[in-house]
Amino acid sequence: MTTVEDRPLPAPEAELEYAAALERDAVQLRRIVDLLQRVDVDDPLLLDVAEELDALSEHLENPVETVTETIRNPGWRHDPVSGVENAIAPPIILESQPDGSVTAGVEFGLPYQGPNSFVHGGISAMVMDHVLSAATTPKDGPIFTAQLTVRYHRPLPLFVPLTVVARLKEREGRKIWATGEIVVDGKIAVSAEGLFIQPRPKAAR
Ligand SMILES: CCCCCCCCCCCCCCCC(=O)SCCNC(=O)CCNC(=O)[C@H](O)C(C)(C)COP(=O)(O)OP(=O)(O)OC[C@H]1O[C@@H](n2cnc3c(N)ncnc32)[C@H](O)[C@@H]1OP(=O)(O)O
Repeated sequence: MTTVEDRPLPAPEAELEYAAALERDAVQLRRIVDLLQRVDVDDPLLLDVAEELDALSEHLENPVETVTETIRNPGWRHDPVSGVENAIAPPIILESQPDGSVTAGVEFGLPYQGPNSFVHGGISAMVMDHVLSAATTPKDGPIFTAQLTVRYHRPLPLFVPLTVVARLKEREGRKIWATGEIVVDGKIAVSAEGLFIQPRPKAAR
């Protein structure tokens, strides 16, 4: 399988510039996704937009060798929740707090709607999974979600700033439990508990 890492790397200064450009590209893509939720379905412009998007995709596909099945070391700029270079990420920006907890601020728009005017429950679960695992992630390797229990206390509104908080609860060998909440207007809308496991080393499996 070919990966992004098999391509030659740009010079370090160019790499920074490309990373900034990729971040801006992701912002514009998110904007397009948002606008496509709002446009009138019978707007004739939609046909032109399809042509233009098609041309853009062609433009991107041509110079890129058809390689990218996986990204071996994606780093957090690529991930689907907080990845600023990944247009499908909201993105939510994580912050470590001095007490060891992890917090994040986020505001969801129309692309994340489930029930009318509220955030899709699967999106809330995704956010909880991510922020809880960030609160547990040991520095010495990957961690996998083994169990995630999500409780929906009240609907999570769109277009409102939300606060996400997560903290480590308990650790027993390779097993780590974490809890967290999504809070809106000072009230808990979603709470979650997760069990995260550091996988056995390959040789021991
Ligand atoms: C500001 C900060 C910036 C930080 C910087 C950003 C960081 C941003 C982080 C985001 C990070 C992305 C977070 C994505 C997180 C995913 O999305 S992970 C993907 C979803 N999860 C999976 O695919 C996991 C699939 N399952 C597996 O791979 C394996 O089952 C596991 C979970 C690795 C465990 O396998 P294993 O190591 O072989 O486990 P095993 O030795 O059999 O069991 C160990 C123990 O765990 C228990 N156990 C195992 N599985 C389970 C289970 N499912 N339920 C309950 N107990 C279990 C066993 O009973 C055993 O218990 P004990 O007998 O020791 O008491």
